[in-house]
Amino acid sequence: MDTSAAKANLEKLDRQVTREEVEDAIRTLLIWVGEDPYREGLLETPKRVAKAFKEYCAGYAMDPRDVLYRTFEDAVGYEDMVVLRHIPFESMCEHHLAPIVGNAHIAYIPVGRVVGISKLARLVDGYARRLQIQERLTFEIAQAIGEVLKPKGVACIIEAEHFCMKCRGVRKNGSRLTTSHFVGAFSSDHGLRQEFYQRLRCEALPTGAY
Ligand SMILES: Nc1nc2c(ncn2[C@@H]2O[C@H](COP(=O)(O)OP(=O)(O)OP(=O)(O)O)[C@@H](O)[C@H]2O)c(=O)[nH]1
Ligand SMILES: [Zn+2]
Repeated sequence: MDTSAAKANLEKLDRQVTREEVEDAIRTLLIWVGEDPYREGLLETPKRVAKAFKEYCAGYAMDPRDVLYRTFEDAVGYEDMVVLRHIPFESMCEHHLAPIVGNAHIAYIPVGRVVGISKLARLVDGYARRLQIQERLTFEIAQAIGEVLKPKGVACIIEAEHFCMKCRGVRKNGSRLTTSHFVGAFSSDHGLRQEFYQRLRCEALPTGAY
């Protein structure tokens, strides 16, 4: 794309898009797939879809990291791993606008303060409710915890099903993508990663608990 075209696109992005324009675009899409947007069952559809997309993409209206600033220092002395498993999320693939549905697993090793566990789940939602690829989602979650809480280490693993692979294209129903990102001690210490994996499988008690 040449510079003037790129600039024109940026200017378009800059102005406020109206709800009416979005609904018109959805009517165009309905015609494109062979539908009549003015038949009774579809009359309200553009409005519903516009509202639904605001919900799918609610993460753009916030800085997901904000939830991590409310911390507790009562846990001073707790220096072990904190693991929150199976945080379900729904996101949307930036290539096809198709759902990505899965679970995130997070661990961190606090230094001096801990965060309420619901905030970890809110953090996941804040980044998931944007157009994503799974690798970036995984990276953003782990980096945010690292930046705000400044713990000894952070680990984030995501397993998810991509509807762009399940319902279209290659149509591989049941395939799941696993991604991971490690920060601090988790990236340098193989033993810590092993312990995290063990806790995810629930096969063993935490190291030192015997
Ligand atoms: N790495 C990665 N790839 C993704 C993710 N979500 C979707 N994709 C892939 O993005 C690729 C886009 O490929 P393209 O060839 O540009 O698009 P396409 O013609 O629709 O590809 P097909 O899905 O193979 O039909 C596909 O291979 C998708 O499977 C993701 O989160 N991470
Ligand atoms: Zn996709």
